[in-house]
Amino acid sequence: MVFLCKKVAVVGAGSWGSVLANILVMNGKEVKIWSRRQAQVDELNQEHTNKAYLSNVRLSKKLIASSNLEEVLHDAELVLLAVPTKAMREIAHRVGLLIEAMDLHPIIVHASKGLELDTHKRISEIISEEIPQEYAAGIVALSGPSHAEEVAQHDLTLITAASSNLEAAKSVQRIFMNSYFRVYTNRDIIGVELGAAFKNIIALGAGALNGLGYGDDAKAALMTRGLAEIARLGIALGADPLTFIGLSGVGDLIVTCTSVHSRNWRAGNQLGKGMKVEDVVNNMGMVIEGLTTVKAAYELAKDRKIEMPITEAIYQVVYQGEEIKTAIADLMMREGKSEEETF
Ligand SMILES: NC(=O)c1ccc[n+]([C@@H]2O[C@H](COP(=O)([O-])OP(=O)(O)OC[C@H]3O[C@@H](n4cnc5c(N)ncnc54)[C@H](O)[C@@H]3O)[C@@H](O)[C@H]2O)c1
Ligand SMILES: O=P(O)(O)OC[C@H](O)CO
Repeated sequence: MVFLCKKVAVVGAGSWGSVLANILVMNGKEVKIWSRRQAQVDELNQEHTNKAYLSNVRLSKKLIASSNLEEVLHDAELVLLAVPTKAMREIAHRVGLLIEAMDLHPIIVHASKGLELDTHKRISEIISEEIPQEYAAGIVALSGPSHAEEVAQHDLTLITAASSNLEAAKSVQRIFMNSYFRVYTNRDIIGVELGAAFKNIIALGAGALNGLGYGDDAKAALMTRGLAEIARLGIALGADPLTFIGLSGVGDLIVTCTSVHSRNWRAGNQLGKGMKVEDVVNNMGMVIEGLTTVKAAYELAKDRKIEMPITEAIYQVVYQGEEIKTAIADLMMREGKSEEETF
């Protein structure tokens, strides 16, 4: 049975949370959005903009913002979590306590892309540990090639609603779909979340190649071998190999490695031009998920004895201060391999 909902709570008012909230308003939902910062709430309610995250975008007047999480969650039938991975556990915990106290029974959806640093857990695993257990199996991950800047302009976007609970995924598909935002379902939430998290690492590399002046051959090679190693670790962690040729796999890898909108690509580009990691982070003012996910992926790969040379090289650059040119030279001069032994 497909669930129809009217009231939506969006938790996280960065670029992605704001644009997804706006889609749902356009789709006829009553949407409230939570931000921890009152100045941002006031801007959203009075100016209908969110300039720090989305320049030149006007959001719907019907989108209501609040810094009171309880008020935002009131009567919510769908809760969308769209905060950076590092904030997810704390936010999910607060949401979990409130939905239990308020006796709510919403579909829980998240739109974030990363792995938790210390535990290496996926986003839906983090959330399921922090909310009442009756919701855990129905968590939906919304993921795929999608930049807030383009979706805000109603550019055509196709993404995936992934959940081990197919009915929950179908409900999310129906709630979000419109003429410019097409949603597929997928039961392989493991593969979808891992593809989403790992592509950010490869995008850092693609940006770095650009910053150093390398061309299209290098970019294509990085994306191809990057996909191979992403899939290798993903399969070891329980993903369906076919998921990596879907929207959340190669689709998101392509857009993040080629779009000037990508924060991960832009961060890599700045690193390639010689900027220091701390300066890149300070300059961006928005989340660069790949910088933390690369550490989690590197540690997972070591633990599982999975070969991930590109991830390892980017880890060495970001966390060990290795020169990017040295890392590239080392990658190029690894012993010769057979492409047939990728998996
Ligand atoms: N921007 C996109 O186009 C896009 C597209 C798809 C997925 N995503 C994913 O969505 C997630 C959110 O990204 P974004 O682009 O909206 O980020 P952003 O940097 O634009 O905004 C992050 C928001 O989270 C808030 N925040 C940060 N730390 C917080 C904390 N500790 N507690 C509460 N709130 C906190 C910030 O104030 C801000 O409102 C990321 O995982 C990202 O990979 C982004
Ligand atoms: O701007 P990025 O690099 O965080 O990427 C945003 C989305 O994940 C692209 O699909």
